[in-house]
Amino acid sequence: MMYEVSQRFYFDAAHTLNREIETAGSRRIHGHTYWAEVAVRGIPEPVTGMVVDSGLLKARLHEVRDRLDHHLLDEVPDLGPATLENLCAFIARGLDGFHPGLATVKVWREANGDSCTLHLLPKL
Ligand SMILES: Nc1nc2c(c(=O)[nH]1)N=C([C@H](O)[C@H](O)COP(=O)(O)OP(=O)(O)OP(=O)(O)O)CN2
Ligand SMILES: [Zn+2]
Repeated sequence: MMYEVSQRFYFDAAHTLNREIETAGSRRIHGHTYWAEVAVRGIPEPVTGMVVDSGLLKARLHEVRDRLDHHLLDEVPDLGPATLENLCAFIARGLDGFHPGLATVKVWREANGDSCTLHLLPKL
């Protein structure tokens, strides 16, 4: 049987964005609370009973979170334009080599309902 183990975290950050609509407001520095969730897929290892120890995942995500939380995202190296899409990719890169079953990285904003999911493995 296939399982997905996931871990969720949030961060508060500021950004600007160049858009075709709502141009002025988006170009002004403004802040959001972002949520992110990472899922690792696999079959539990028989001895531990775990796909992956969620404590290990939490520790790696803590490092990634530190690079985003209370930062001006425009200045974060290797992020690019601070969109949900690029945040997904940034978090995925931060987990490089962590686990072959890294399946999805989702970033969303609860306040306005926007969300984006990066699929690193085929959907189940
Ligand atoms: N495909 C994407 N589209 C947009 C993204 C994105 O990351 N990917 N991001 C934005 C901006 O973050 C924009 O700030 C969102 O603006 P808006 O929907 O107007 O929401 P508010 O800032 O008004 O929401 P508050 O929660 O009130 O701050 C746009 N598009
Ligand atoms: Zn914004």
